[in-house]
Amino acid sequence: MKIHYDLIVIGAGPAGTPAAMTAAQFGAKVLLVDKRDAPGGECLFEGCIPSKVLENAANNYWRVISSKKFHIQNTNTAQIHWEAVIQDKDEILKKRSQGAMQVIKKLPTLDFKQGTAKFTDAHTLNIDGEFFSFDKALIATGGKTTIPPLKGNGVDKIWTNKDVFFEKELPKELLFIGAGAISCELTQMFNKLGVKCHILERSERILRHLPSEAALTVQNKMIENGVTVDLHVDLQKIDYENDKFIVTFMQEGKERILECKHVLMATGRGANVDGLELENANVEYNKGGVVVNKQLQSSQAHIYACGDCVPGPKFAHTATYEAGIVVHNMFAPSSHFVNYDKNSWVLFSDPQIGIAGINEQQAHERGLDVDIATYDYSQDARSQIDKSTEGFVKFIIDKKSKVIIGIEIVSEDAASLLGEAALIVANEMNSMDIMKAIHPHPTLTESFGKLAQQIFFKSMMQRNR
Ligand SMILES: Cc1cc2nc3c(=O)[nH]c(=O)nc-3n(C[C@H](O)[C@H](O)[C@H](O)COP(=O)(O)OP(=O)(O)OC[C@H]3O[C@@H](n4cnc5c(N)ncnc54)[C@H](O)[C@@H]3O)c2cc1C
Ligand SMILES: NC(=O)c1ccc[n+]([C@@H]2O[C@H](COP(=O)([O-])OP(=O)(O)OC[C@H]3O[C@@H](n4cnc5c(N)ncnc54)[C@H](O)[C@@H]3O)[C@@H](O)[C@H]2O)c1
Repeated sequence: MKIHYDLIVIGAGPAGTPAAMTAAQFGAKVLLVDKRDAPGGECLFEGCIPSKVLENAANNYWRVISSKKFHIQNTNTAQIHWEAVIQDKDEILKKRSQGAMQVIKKLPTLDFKQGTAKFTDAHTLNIDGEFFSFDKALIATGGKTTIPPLKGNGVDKIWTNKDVFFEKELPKELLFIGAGAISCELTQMFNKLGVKCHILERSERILRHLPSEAALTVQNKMIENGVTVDLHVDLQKIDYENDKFIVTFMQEGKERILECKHVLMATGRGANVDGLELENANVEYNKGGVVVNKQLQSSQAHIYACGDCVPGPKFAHTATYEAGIVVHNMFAPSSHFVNYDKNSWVLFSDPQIGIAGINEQQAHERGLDVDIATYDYSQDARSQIDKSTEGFVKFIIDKKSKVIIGIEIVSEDAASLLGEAALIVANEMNSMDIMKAIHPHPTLTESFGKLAQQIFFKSMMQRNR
């Protein structure tokens, strides 16, 4: 016998969980199913949250040991109790997951079930041998690490984000393969804790998806702080012998070999649709994940997909934004379409990088006619007080309409500053709109007002010429 639901959501991450909750609040009878026994997804258990808990601990440790610049003495005796930090992380994960479960339990039409779902036809799912029918379904099964095809007996033993947050002991040395978002955040974190870090990246610089000025600021800081960065690397094989990895790669036509106790692979993430048996439901998919239209409907109009299992930006908040669109399109009369041009995100590197809207690189790639205006934090009062003067705020301005279509921030505190940037971009503001706000002194947010003034006065002078 099949149990019937209005909606079945597969995957309880930042995409699936809010979608299921909102649909239940609309009055729909919903089943939320996940392989894990608790909601949260990869973001909570192996991604955003564990990485930021550990990074926060490392940053606090680093602040203490590098506080000599504020004339604080005897800072070199500080120690970090890593096992306790890992315990803190586990408690936060548990608390957040239990909190989400409590919300689920309070919603009378929402059920949670642990199990692995696969389609048997376009209206039926098999969850660990039990059958469930649905009017609508949402595939929110997230992403997975892409491991390049490599030779060697060590490939199966390398760490990914599924391993690194569970190690109770700090490694002494760590070799990162790939210098994208995951590696750059983790390298700087481990480096601050005294772990000897080495990065192997195949491109000409780290963070190749990010604008070069921002990426190179982080790359220079990394190198300055003792991380070894090898670029233009063509990885050949990874062997494991005598408790050590032996990594062979080509660089500038020469073969090089490195030995390291631990290796972490972060060479990009793909969509996870493994084992869903989408063929049985006639749902189209390819390397990028489930094929969806701008309303996030799959090739079967009643089956939607969102989050990391579809092409597009791979962030927790973007997954939740997409979930809102899906539920709206399922239960409200009008249609909503995804648009990533106002997306924002923060890389928790040192300094942090925050991007709202379209960055300079994307603007040029799209052939947009834009003006660029930059405020340098070296001249900023708050930055000088904090002795943290590297970085900048950059506005990407549509030449014709004067609307700020993108903002890049490189700063020790880009995460906090990005909220204002996201609002400016989302509301299609121009410099006059920003000047209406009286920014408090001395704070980093003054940079928005000062940059807006700079743009405004420049345009006045050009007009008066
Ligand atoms: C190390 C790391 C750090 C990150 N840091 C950030 C950050 O700081 N900020 C940010 O915005 N993003 C960050 N991300 C990205 C973020 O984690 C993802 O974008 C986000 O988790 C995507 O959400 P999702 O709901 O699509 O998928 P997921 O969170 O992956 O959830 C998918 C769920 O589906 C379940 N599932 C899969 N298949 C099945 C099945 N057949 N049956 C039942 N259940 C199934 C899985 O168990 C999982 O719980 C980070 C990622 C990593 C790896
Ligand atoms: N703060 C955040 O929001 C945050 C943090 C971490 C991850 N994420 C999300 O997770 C996604 C995945 O992160 P990621 O770091 O795995 O991927 P990524 O796409 O950001 O970077 C992968 C890097 O690996 C390199 N690479 C690929 N194959 C290689 C090879 N064979 N040898 C050497 N280098 C190789 C690529 O050139 C690239 O620089 C990000 O795109 C982002 O969406 C977000």
